[in-house]
Amino acid sequence: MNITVVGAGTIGEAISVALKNRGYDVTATRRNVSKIETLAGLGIRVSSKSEEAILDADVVILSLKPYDVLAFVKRNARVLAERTTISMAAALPISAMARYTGDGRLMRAMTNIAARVGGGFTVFCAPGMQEREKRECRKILECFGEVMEVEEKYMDALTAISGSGPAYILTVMEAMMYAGLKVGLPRDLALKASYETILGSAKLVSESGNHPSVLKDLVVTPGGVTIDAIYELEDSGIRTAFMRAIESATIKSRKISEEIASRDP
Ligand SMILES: NC(=O)C1=CN([C@@H]2O[C@H](COP(=O)(O)OP(=O)(O)OC[C@H]3O[C@@H](n4cnc5c(N)ncnc54)[C@H](OP(=O)(O)O)[C@@H]3O)[C@@H](O)[C@H]2O)C=CC1
Ligand SMILES: O=C(O)[C@@H]1CCC=N1
Repeated sequence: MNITVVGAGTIGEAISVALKNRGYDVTATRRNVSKIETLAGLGIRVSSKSEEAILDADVVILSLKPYDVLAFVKRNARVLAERTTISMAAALPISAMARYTGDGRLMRAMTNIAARVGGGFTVFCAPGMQEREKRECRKILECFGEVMEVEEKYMDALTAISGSGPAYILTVMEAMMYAGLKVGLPRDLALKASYETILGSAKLVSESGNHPSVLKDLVVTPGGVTIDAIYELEDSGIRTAFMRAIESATIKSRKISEEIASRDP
């Protein structure tokens, strides 16, 4: 199966590599092709001619900025209407693209940067697509990690939690690492202790099926060390900071969505 990834920037490059690693025939495009020359060494075809590169594709993945995806869909509506098309863009509703192509072969997906190492979480919706074609797309998305079908009304909130999420967790990781430096740990040890702990905590939730608050409670020894840290975190308003952050990103996604829907590229 030939897959063309249009807009091989940060996420497009990551998913091109993930797809190639799973044996798909991949073409990656962007205008400044010199920036993706290393992909050629991995056996990925690179091109600056996106319009031509989609002609040979069975599946087209659009990883341009949201408004650019819509403009690309409009310019190439006839070709895309005859191919499976997966938009990876935040905030771009299926209905906006379907104005030009119809929704029969259209999927909207949201992944995250962990797709680069097969550890992504990808959600998708494709209300007009046949089940068989949806299964093919699901297999493609599984190259990036875990996959779930969701209703489109949840996409903005999921973009804010799992699409943007690595940025929050990596901020937490960085903060823990710097805290390690403050209390006298060597840099490498502070980083390893931080990321192994985040990795292990996620694994604990995933494998035990327990709620995070139950597991957290197990760590807090009465009169021990952890409770002093928890006291400081609660005092700093860490939970409301996360809630405000994710709500704010959700609102931003909805706002972009409304703006896009009201414009004709
Ligand atoms: N970054 C992330 O973690 C995630 C991003 N997304 C979504 O992915 C999309 C891309 O985001 P991101 O990768 O961060 O952004 P980037 O800016 O890194 O990537 C966009 C790429 O599109 C290329 N491009 C622009 N116009 C064209 C064109 N006409 N034809 C071909 N290529 C073009 C640009 O390269 P050039 O200028 O050389 O053409 C650029 O590299 C967005 O819609 C975003 O919402 C989704 C999930 C996670
Ligand atoms: O910041 C953004 O808009 C994109 C969507 C999710 C992650 N990055």
